[in-house]
Amino acid sequence: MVPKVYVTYNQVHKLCQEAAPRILADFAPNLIIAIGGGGYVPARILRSFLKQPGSPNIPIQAIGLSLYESLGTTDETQIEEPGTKVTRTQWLDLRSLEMANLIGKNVLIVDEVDDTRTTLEYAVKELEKDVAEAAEQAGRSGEVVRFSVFVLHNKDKEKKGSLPKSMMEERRYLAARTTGDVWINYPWEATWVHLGGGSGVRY
Ligand SMILES: O=P(O)(O)OC[C@H]1O[C@H](OP(=O)(O)OP(=O)(O)O)[C@H](O)[C@@H]1O
Ligand SMILES: Nc1nc2[nH]cnc2c(=O)[nH]1
Repeated sequence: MVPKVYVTYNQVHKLCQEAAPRILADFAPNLIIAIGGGGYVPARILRSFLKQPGSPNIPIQAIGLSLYESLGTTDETQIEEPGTKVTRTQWLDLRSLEMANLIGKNVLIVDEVDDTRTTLEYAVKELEKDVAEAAEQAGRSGEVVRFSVFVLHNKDKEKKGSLPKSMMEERRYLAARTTGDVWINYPWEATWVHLGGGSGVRY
């Protein structure tokens, strides 16, 4: 049985805060791509910590990828099982004008957890392929997009997927925490929270 651990919103906030200076200094992202659904909240929190006075917020785009499925137990904190293939539920149009502006720039991919690495491998490979095509179409095939990755948690286990050697060598991969092979319950997955209670004005 895989041990379960619980992470709070406050812990997620602190992990983003802690990682932000390194992300700014080493990755200097021009765009954040959040892998949904788990990457949405960390990406949004991180954006506030990456905001520099006098500069606009770093835009966030989203891609939807799904690998894990619920086992359908009645347990309130279900452990999910990996499927065999990554399903694209949302993708980016890299031929669009704004995306063409990214050629030669830095893109930070954000997800909450790197487990078997299947999802991240898929995201990086497919994005690199699309970007190379877009650059070629724009007559700028010599230029690349520098991808980096941020996750809240990386599980220290044998990985099924892999990331580009250059990304690892150039340290363009950052995990706020490395864990054992545990099942992490994120606060946005909780369905047993008690709403209401307390006193006074509620928003
Ligand atoms: O390293 P891996 O083994 O690929 O697992 C990590 C992925 O699994 C989860 O996504 P999931 O497929 O559950 O989709 P969700 O984020 O929409 O829940 C998580 O959000 C990561 O994207
Ligand atoms: N919530 C959650 N999703 C995952 N997807 C792959 N591993 C995990 C995990 O530990 N927790």
